[in-house]
Amino acid sequence: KEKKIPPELPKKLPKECPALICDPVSGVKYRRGRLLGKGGFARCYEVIQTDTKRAYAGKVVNKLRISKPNQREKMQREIAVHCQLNHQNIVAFHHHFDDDENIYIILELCSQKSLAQILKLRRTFTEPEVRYFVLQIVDGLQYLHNNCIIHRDLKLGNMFLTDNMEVKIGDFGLATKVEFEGDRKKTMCGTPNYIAPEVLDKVGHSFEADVWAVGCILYTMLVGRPPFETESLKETYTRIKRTSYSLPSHLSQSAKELITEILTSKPEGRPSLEEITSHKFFTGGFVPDALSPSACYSTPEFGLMKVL
Ligand SMILES: CC[C@@H]1C(=O)N(C)c2cnc(-c3ccc[nH]3)nc2N1C1CCCC1
Repeated sequence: KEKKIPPELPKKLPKECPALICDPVSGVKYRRGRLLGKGGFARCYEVIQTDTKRAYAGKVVNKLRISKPNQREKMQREIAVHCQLNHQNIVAFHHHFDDDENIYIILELCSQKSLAQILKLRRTFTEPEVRYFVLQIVDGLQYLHNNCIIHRDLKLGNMFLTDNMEVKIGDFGLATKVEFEGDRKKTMCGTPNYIAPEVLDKVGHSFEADVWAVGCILYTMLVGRPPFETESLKETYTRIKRTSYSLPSHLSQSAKELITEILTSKPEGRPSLEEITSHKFFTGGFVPDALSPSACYSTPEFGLMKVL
């Protein structure tokens, strides 16, 4: 029996998906708009549903790019987890389908992009803005944890912002479902940005790994850089295991306290999400109930709003 020769990978993968994307099953059509960027194996576009005229963010993955079984399983897991979610601080999952060439995931369009891009423009956020953003992130995360889902890759680049500055947690590529009480995950394929000590030590991790990431997000928003960033990944991992990071003196006392409580190496020593939102950092300071899109570019003057 002659050896099956794998199909020759075409020298060049077709760059673009069709200008008109059709779901062969439902018949729903989307017009491909501007390229939003690349995310993992996906090329992402703004897409317009032809019948409703509604705009979405479409992730298009060429099937030849995820030829290995574990890549395909990862994609399937991302879809399986994300498609069941429904919360105002979780990116809405609109539709998914595939044709001969591609897999298509149609998601909520977040036209202010992500908190990572905004922080780059702003360098740091004010404490009221951090309270405003982090309370929404914790709301969305509480929903995930209540549904036994660990996100495992919480970072500013996965915190998407709609045009009215609402935060939506996205990218469930590393997410996993906790199957039973005490289920501790031992492995993870992919390296999260804000990786917790217990994940590095492979001693089993669970929801507390997401809480660690919230602490890193809080620090990064206030300080303007991640707590354990160094020039080498190895050095960064050493610092994470030792929880060695600096707390700039300009931070408020309550901010320093909360960061210190969260960035503790023992998972069981970290506060719950409930304890985080009832910490003095949140209860003892002004929380705007809305934020102007101008905050994407310049520091807001809350003083006036408080008076108004
Ligand atoms: C579609 C992938 C990803 C994403 O998951 N969402 C929800 C998203 C929403 N709006 C946007 C968006 C609207 C306007 C600019 N970007 N982008 C999103 N992204 C970006 C695209 C490129 C890398 C990650």
